[in-house]
Amino acid sequence: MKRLKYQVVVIGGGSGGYAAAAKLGEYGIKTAIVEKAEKLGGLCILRGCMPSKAIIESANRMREIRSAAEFGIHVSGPTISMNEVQDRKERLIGNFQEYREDQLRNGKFDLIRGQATYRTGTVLHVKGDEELELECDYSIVATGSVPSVPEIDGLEKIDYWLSKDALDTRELPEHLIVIGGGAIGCEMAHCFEGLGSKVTIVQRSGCLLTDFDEDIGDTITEISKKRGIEVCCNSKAKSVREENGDVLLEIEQNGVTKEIRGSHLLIAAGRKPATDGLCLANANVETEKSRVKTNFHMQTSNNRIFAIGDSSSELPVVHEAVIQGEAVAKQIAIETGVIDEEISRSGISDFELFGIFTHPECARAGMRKKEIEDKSLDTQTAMYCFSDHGKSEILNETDGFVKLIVEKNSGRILSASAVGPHVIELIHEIQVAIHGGICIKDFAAIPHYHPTLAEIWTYPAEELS
Ligand SMILES: Cc1cc2nc3c(=O)[nH]c(=O)nc-3n(C[C@H](O)[C@H](O)[C@H](O)COP(=O)(O)OP(=O)(O)OC[C@H]3O[C@@H](n4cnc5c(N)ncnc54)[C@H](O)[C@@H]3O)c2cc1C
Ligand SMILES: NC(=O)c1ccc[n+]([C@@H]2O[C@H](COP(=O)([O-])OP(=O)(O)OC[C@H]3O[C@@H](n4cnc5c(N)ncnc54)[C@H](O)[C@@H]3O)[C@@H](O)[C@H]2O)c1
Repeated sequence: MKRLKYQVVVIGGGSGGYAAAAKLGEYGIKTAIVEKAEKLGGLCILRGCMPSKAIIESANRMREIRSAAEFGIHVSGPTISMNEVQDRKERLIGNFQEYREDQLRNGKFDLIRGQATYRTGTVLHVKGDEELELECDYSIVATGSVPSVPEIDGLEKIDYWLSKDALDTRELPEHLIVIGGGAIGCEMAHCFEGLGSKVTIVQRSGCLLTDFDEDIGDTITEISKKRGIEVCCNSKAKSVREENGDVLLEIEQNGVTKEIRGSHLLIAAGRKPATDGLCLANANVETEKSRVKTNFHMQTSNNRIFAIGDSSSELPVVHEAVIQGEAVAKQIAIETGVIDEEISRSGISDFELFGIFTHPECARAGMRKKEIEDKSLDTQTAMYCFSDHGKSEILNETDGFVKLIVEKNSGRILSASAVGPHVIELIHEIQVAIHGGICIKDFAAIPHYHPTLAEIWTYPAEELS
């Protein structure tokens, strides 16, 4: 069997793996990426962020056309062609994928196609067109995640969708039942509601989007209901069966059993790190519920092996995977003496950024509520509703609010969260302020143009300064 030697082997050529290998290549460190998928590009481009946002954009346009009468424009019967929605999505994804494929094939690193498995901490076996053994000083696990499918009686006997199927459909479901009210569940529910489907969300918790503060979760739950989405919280899916082409889902809601009939079922009950089959134990790498355990420097229990992105991250989103990939590359460059710097890494968790592309959107930046509580910080909070905001009224987008939390004496901005129009764009203003260490008084003094959505931040900021 051919044996090749590298300084670093990166397992997985998605957003995180590519970012790490590209940086390692720039540093002149001999690196290989091993990628097992037939199609190059990773989750974000092929089955995640980009296809979902392309289709969500069609849903948003449909929603705008439906509400055109509010603006004095009368449109009769807009119709939707799912074939054309999909053709547009595939055109876009094709371009992104081609670009990434070129970056992977022509980067300053080797691309090896095949499935990697650890033999030891420094030897990997690759099963592809040819079998290889790779010897390496360091390796990076960047293998991403896979859907987690809950145990529901009868599920294995019916055709159900995972997010990739929902993103590829050329048929508009008449009634889509979504199990899970997290990131994927909410985005897909709002997307299909916008496109014209009836939608029901079955969510285990008391509100949707539990990764946000409760006030955001409660508000998006209310808005979803107002939009006509049926939301069943505190609900456990018990069994499912097919009848005359319909899906019949039995749920238990607050101790009461009820049945929901729909045309399609989407499982969006979370994702789990893709670490099965890597044989991490052979490399003395510890995992917890398939997540690779890492320290603050993304180092695993074997200090020559790192893990980044969805395989290890608490916040499985793209920018985290990229930041982590680049940070690990830099750390290896320092450890191998390629660059002469102290190893340091600012607390990425202090600057968390998360956005959900529902309609309206949800976003947060800065510390989570739990982190603020754990640090026993003395805080002050102020919020402002879009219903009292001129530009929102002009846009006819008055649902939701923005909220700022600051430290009492210093005025340090700790966190911002929002649900409302274009808040994923708007949250970046606070992200910049947090990163730049701008205190609330200085932030409130920054002129904002009128009338804009962005000026909504000035109201809670003034109250807190
Ligand atoms: C529907 C959906 C929508 C999303 N929307 C957003 C969004 O709007 N914004 C956002 O920030 N995030 C979003 N995400 C999350 C985002 O896509 C992921 O966090 C990100 O793509 C993870 O990147 P990664 O590099 O960790 O993993 P991936 O991109 O999954 O890459 C892992 C790669 O490793 C390869 N691999 C796995 N095992 C092996 C092995 N043993 N040998 C060789 N290769 C292997 C896989 O084939 C894969 O190509 C979304 C996710 C989904 C599912
Ligand atoms: N805009 C974005 O950044 C974006 C968009 C989509 C996905 N993602 C990423 O993808 C990951 C996976 O998304 P997801 O929505 O699958 O997971 P999630 O963890 O965000 O949400 C899953 C939800 O399903 C619920 N659930 C689990 N089992 C259930 C059951 N049996 N019955 C009813 N409800 C159940 C959970 O309570 C949870 O609220 C997210 O962590 C996120 O980081 C990000």
